[in-house]
Amino acid sequence: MAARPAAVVVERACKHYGRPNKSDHKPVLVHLNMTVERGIIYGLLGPSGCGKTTLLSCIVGRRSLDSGNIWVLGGRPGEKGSGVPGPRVGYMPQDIALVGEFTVRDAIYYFGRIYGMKTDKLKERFHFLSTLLELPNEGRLIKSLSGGQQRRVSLAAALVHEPELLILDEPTVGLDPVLRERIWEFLSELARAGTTVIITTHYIDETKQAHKIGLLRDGQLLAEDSPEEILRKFDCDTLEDAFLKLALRQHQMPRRRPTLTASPDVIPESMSNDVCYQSRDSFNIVTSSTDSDDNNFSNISLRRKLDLKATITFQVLTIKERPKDCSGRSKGRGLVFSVLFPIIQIVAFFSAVGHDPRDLRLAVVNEEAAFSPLGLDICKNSSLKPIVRIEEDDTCEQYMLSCWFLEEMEKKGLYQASITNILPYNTSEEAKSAVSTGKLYGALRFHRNFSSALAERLHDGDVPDDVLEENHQIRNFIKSQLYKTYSAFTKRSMKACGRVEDLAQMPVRFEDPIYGSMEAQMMWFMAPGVMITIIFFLPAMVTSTLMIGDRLEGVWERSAVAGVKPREMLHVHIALQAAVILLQTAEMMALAYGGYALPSRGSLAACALLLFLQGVCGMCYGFLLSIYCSSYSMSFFVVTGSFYPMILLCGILWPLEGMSFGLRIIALTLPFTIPSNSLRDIMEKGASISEPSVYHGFLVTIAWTIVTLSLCSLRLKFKKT
Ligand SMILES: Nc1ncnc2c1ncn2[C@@H]1O[C@H](COP(=O)(O)OP(=O)(O)OP(=O)(O)O)[C@@H](O)[C@H]1O
Repeated sequence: MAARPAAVVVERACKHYGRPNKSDHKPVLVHLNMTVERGIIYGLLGPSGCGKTTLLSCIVGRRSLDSGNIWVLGGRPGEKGSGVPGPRVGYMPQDIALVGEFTVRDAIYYFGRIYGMKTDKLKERFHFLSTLLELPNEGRLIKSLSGGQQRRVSLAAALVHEPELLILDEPTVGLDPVLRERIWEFLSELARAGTTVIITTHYIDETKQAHKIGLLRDGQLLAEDSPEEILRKFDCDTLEDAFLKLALRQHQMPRRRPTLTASPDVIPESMSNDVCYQSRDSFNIVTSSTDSDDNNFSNISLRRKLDLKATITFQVLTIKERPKDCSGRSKGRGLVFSVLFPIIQIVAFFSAVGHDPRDLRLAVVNEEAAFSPLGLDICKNSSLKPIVRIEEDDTCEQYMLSCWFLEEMEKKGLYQASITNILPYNTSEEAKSAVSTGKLYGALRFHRNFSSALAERLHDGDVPDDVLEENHQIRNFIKSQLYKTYSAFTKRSMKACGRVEDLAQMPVRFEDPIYGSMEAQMMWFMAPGVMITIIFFLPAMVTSTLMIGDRLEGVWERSAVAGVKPREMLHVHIALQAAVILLQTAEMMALAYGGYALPSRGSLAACALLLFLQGVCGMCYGFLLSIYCSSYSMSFFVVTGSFYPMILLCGILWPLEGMSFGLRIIALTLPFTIPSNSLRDIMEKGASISEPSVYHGFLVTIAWTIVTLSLCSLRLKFKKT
């Protein structure tokens, strides 16, 4: 082969996966040397797991070597101005790495647009590649195609912009022989026109058409030459036999040094096969032959501007369509989810929380009435007068006060709304047994001497004793209702007796509250915290799942090789998610303040701003999870695992004052504990943003946003790809 300038040079490349000194630490590339001349097809062969994909991802700049050097088109991948990753390379990864919700046309246009191609040119290339690769109908969704069809679309996406260097990781898997042949012919044509092609394949035979092949095994290049030369040197009829011979030789002589020729020479003893020596700066690779040409390539517009349209289309689609269901169908359910979930959650909260219990059933054991001449019916007697005042000696005769007590219950609405059934029982044992079997919520017992005892104690007795039931909230509720009833009842009986009404009342008076209302409901107390947790966790969940999905499907990776910077993707994602959060904030505000008349004495704009910022903070938390979690399940566990402690500690279920000092400090550092209080202060006290209790909430939200974003940047910066 006539000497040609090199398109790719790999020198003593070493790469390990896993952490040093740990059991998962293993070498994948070991002192690997490789030279790919320009305008040739280079077939990279090797068994599964030998390191082909790793080598290719280092060549396209998505992974870095532990030691050694790589030059691609005269520059180092990833270096500014090298064009790699970027438009100079066309990369077809082993995974399909296309957005399943894109049509065939969208998928190819997406990459064309990233490369900054004009629509006319894109159209022309699309039709050309459709015919060449027998692409399915342009309107079909990627996710509905067969594996082989998806592979062809993926190949078309790598070819669309006519790159200088094509890197194809198993492009012909699953394709029929005729099509495979046609693809090889096309690649040969490209090579004749000056394109360099590196291709991996499991079909060793088809690499006969390559100009040069590299046989890779256990991270070492065993041989690198033209197919004919390899057959001749190893005296074999097929490449498979040659490969077998080489593999055996490597097995017998483990300390052989990978070579640039088909005749391996012996590696020095000092260079162990599994310990890569550092050589990062020790090479002055012969790039002179490539340099002259590189100047031409550097003139190619490497100043590619982010094609916002392509990236926005991609992001809109993923936000709109994901998550998919098991069958892969989605029909915009991602957006429906984002829009409907806040509504469902707010409606669920306001409909379910804070209302008085209803339909409670109570047993009444009225021994006082039972022993009267009329029995239990005495309370229904309209002529019954429980208190008769005797003017002469200014005393009162009291009789059947239990009937009045029950009447007061009715008046208070307790009987009507909350306690729909007061069931008479003859004995307290029967009543207790009904309560303990769960038929009733409680039992009221009036002693036989209820009226006289009450009179003796100046209407200050244990009026309803033996209130039994199981549920703490309901017990408290019934208790408070009975206290209210008792208060009304004593007032009535004191009045009937000509006494001062308040005489039997508790000597403590609750004035109107300084802020809020006397009837402040549990719902109003909880609402700020609930709204904040909804707006925080929704974007956290959506962002983490979308990001992890894109990453696992390889679309980001492929877009990155095409030159889209993760930062650019992030910016577009942030902008679109922010729009969704804005919509969710508006929905929640309209429902809570409009629909459910949640009171707010302060500025609604401040409430909305705090909610919006919390949503943004939740989105950043989602980023953090997507970066640190390697799978959906892990991010799901972290989201739900952090959700409950945050909810429990943030003071919406139980006041912080009830927690120990240490726990309270922890609670205060959480992202929505202080902001929940701020929102409540705006609502209840009408506090303005200039007051510490309010702006502290804003500061905590902003601080959390900055911290999570910084952690994301740090991880992205130092993550070894
Ligand atoms: N991210 C990773 N972390 C740890 N090990 C990895 C990682 N990626 C690949 N490996 C391991 O490195 C080795 C080489 O993997 P690589 O994907 O490069 O092989 P390959 O030759 O492309 O295989 P195939 O032909 O099956 O695609 C394999 O043993 C693989 O399990």
